[in-house]
Amino acid sequence: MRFLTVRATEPTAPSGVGILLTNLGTPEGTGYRAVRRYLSEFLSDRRIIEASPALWQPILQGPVLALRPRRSGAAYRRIWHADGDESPLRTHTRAQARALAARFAPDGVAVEWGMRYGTPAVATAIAALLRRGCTRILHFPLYPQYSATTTATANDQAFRALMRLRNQPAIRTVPSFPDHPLYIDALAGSVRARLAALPFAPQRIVASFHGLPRDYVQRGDSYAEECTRTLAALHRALDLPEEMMPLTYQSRFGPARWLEPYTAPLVTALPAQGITRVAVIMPGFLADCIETLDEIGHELRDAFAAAGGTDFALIPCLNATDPAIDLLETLARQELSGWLG
Ligand SMILES: C=CC1=C(C)c2cc3[nH]c(cc4nc(cc5[nH]c(cc1n2)c(C)c5CCC(=O)O)C(CCC(=O)O)=C4C)c(C)c3C=C
Ligand SMILES: [Fe+2]
Ligand SMILES: [Fe+2]
Repeated sequence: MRFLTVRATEPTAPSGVGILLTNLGTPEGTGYRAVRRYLSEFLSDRRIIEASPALWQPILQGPVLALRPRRSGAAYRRIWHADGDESPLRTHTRAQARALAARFAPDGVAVEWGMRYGTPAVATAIAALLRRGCTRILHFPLYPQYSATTTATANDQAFRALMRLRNQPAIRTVPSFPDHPLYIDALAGSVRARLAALPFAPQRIVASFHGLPRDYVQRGDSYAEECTRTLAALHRALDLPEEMMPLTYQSRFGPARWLEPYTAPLVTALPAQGITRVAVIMPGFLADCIETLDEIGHELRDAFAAAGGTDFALIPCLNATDPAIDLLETLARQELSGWLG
């Protein structure tokens, strides 16, 4: 059958409105096969790797997927949630969706969550909303800063699912929110509370964002500009000079130049300048994941100590804390204007 018909067989959304939270995705397990399957889907996305598939696929299916799943699998094993046997990104995304669902239950709005790569697939989550009786869907990519490699590909995947439907719901998408006051307040509140609880006073609070190939930004991706806006707003909210909270980019992949300065070289050079106590905040991630917990929480922590650093603190992401859910609820209600009440 060319087009699917999904009927409202389990009507639990009296308003007819549904919210779909979409995150990046994560492997189902930490073994070679599960990580390979995840990375193969992720790194085959043409929004992620813009090179021609004729050139890229032999490299991906050859050396990259022969080696990377072992290295990444070992990193996932270091952060894996034993209770639930799952990746932290999955645990936090589900918790955010459940908390948001509780906020919207009185409005008769259904909330589901999906992953751009892996499961639950965006198409499965949309089908669940349709079965629950939704005829209008608000698609909410969980990225504070826009990038074609994250926000746009998440939206693409939702539209791709709609392309298969005989009866399409109406759809709206939530824009990025790099300097929304509630987002900045939530980050500032979390930094203040975590710093107050530390047994040492950091000499620097390094802000580390996920990186992006530099040429994607040169071709017009607004990601770097949005990261700069987030950090400028955070400097103002915390009344900190720029040099006290520098902007850096982590998670470089492949040989090309990515956005700079890179986090690890900047942080490991600090002890030689007499800066041996640091905290790291990661305002490009709404939920803790391999990039925050392992790349920063393990690899960077160890590298900083090896370079002579004495104290290192990782400030957790907002995850499913009340300020994070307040933010998601406010953004969703703003975009639902005219659809509710
Ligand atoms: C060319 C490769 C990549 C681009 C471009 C990229 C952009 C990008 N990614 C995030 C957020 C996350 N990335 C995560 C993991 C991750 N990212 C890449 C590569 C690119 N990301 C890889 C290969 C991986 C997998 C882990 C590894 O093998 O190193 C994650 C965490 C996933 C998890 O399971 O925990 C997040 C979140 C952003 C915001 C972004 C562009 C701005
Ligand atoms: Fe990434
Ligand atoms: Fe990484």
